Amino acid sequence: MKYVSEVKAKANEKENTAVVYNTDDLNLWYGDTHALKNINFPIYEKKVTAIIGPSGCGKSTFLKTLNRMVELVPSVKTSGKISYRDQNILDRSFMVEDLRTKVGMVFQKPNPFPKSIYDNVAYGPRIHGIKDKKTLDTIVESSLKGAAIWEEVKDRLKENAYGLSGGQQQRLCIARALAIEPDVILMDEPTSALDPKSTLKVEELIQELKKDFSIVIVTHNMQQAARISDKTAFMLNGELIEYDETDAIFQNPKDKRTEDYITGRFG
Ligand SMILES: Nc1ncnc2c1ncn2[C@@H]1O[C@H](COP(=O)(O)OP(=O)(O)OP(=O)(O)O)[C@@H](O)[C@H]1O
Repeated sequence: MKYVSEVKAKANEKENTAVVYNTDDLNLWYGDTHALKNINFPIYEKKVTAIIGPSGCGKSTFLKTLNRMVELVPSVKTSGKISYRDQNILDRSFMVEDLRTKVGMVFQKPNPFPKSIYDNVAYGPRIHGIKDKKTLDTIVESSLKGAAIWEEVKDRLKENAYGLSGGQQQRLCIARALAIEPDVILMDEPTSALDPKSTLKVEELIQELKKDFSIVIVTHNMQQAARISDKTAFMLNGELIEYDETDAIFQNPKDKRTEDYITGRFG
């Protein structure tokens, strides 16, 4: 028996080291501003990866390159590679639509659509061609359950999402991201506009979600990164200074600049 459990543990270990994204000498410029400089690090499957660093260091830019949203800025130029599941997403021939069904995004400020709670969650599946009412009902219920908000909204699904509290709106936005059954969820400071109670709920939710999804989270809150992430990347002035297990970054940083940042000496 012991042997079996050891083999299983090894298999899990192997599974958990699958790489979803890999960046290879990634550079990005906004006009003359060199915002990302030779970034190299992997994003692992079913782990929470936190991106930390002072304001303007390139955290959001990095996150937005992972779903190619950054291209919406006309002056952007990139070099290097970002592999998503072994396909270079910066390659001209790569269809960005392929990423839209695989990568969900949650923003700093909850941004529900001015529609009912139900229609917010059903929006993505409808765009992807699902019309059957029963199928949509099932997706809406399971997504709201997945985002730990079902009990609070199940009797008011037809009400406008703007009637929800900020914390509820953010969980609704997470449900909206889950409804497309993504592979990865990108979160850009998802709790910075929330009160401590709602923050805690979203943090607990992230811990649940990582059983099924790979999560990348940008956060200014170092305690949050330490609490909820498995891996941490510390950026400064567009460079990746250190990337490691979260415990190693916070307890035994190798670079003096990481130590100075996490101990609050700057930033
Ligand atoms: N649309 C843009 N056009 C030009 N420069 C930009 C644009 N967006 C970001 N930058 C610049 O790129 C650099 C990185 O910005 P980014 O927003 O990625 O940093 P950040 O670490 O996410 O900051 P914050 O924590 O304040 O959100 C900064 O110098 C910023 O001024």
